[in-house]
Amino acid sequence: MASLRTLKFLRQFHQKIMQNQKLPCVLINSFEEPYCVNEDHVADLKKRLNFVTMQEFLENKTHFGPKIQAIYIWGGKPVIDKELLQSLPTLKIIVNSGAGLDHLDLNLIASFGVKLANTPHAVTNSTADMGMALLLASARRILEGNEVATSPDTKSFSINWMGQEVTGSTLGIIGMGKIGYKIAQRAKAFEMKILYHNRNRRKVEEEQAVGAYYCAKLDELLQQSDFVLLITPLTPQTYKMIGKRELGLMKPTATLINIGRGQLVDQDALVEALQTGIIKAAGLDVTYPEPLPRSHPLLKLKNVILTPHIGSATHQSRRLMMENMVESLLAALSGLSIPNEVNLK
Ligand SMILES: O=C(O)[C@H](O)CO
Repeated sequence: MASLRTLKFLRQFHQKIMQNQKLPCVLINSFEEPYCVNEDHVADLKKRLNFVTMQEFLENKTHFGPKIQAIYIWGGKPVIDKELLQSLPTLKIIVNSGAGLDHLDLNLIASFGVKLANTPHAVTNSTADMGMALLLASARRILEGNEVATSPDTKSFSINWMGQEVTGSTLGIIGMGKIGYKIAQRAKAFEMKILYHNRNRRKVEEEQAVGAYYCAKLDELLQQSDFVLLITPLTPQTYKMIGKRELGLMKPTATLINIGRGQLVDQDALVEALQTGIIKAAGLDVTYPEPLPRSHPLLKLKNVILTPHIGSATHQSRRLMMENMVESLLAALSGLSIPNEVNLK
């Protein structure tokens, strides 16, 4: 079901189309990606928008170039560069799935006078759930336990597959934005002690509501936490913010969870820390590159859980992302104020 807001946009937009008798062209990477969560939604969208895939565009740039008014980015594709922007003189808006903007050159987009919107709210709950899922799975060694329980050799079956108790342990959240805060709410229910490090301190009432303590110094959080969870945007300031020195500050019994971006961590230093017992374990939804080459040492470590960048991969989130993207796009093309517009100034 489309939200009421979406329906309102669709109605307004439909009237516009009726006046112009033309469907706006939207550039997408390909229809193989999950632009929509089901066929009905795709069919519905196709009635309102004229999707042009990257392949079609590249095969006939002179035909499609002057027609495309919007670009949908899903999973970082299509890549937005100067050449592409130069070939789309009527482009009005780029709508990006997800919250992270690290794959986009915001100054470049602004210099072409193009608007940008993303879907920061749609991914909050699903990504927070993912953080907790990796934390719990690492603490209780769920993947190894599954191997033991399903192994053809029942001799390895053991009820002494020991893990770490989550209740009462200390969680250090690096990045206390919307997702970080939702994680803190979940962690509170697990009676965890919550520390956080963020560029800006949260309001005291917000801290009190989840029982979170602000660590102005990252080192303090690293030294005290049993679980260090990364969910901060990737910027030049946060690039490889967790390196050899920071891993060395963590407890040897600590686990690193990364649901932000792979490049927040120096991956070589992480491999070494996991191999030599500097830290106990890691749960990683993000790496660099994605996917990792099959020979990468992280794939061979028993104390690592890897998932394929699926923080927002729930039916509910993906559908909401799609709806939010459509709303922003239709608003931009109708000259209305754009929900979730990214400030490019
Ligand atoms: O940026 C985000 O929100 C995710 O990484 C994409 O799903």
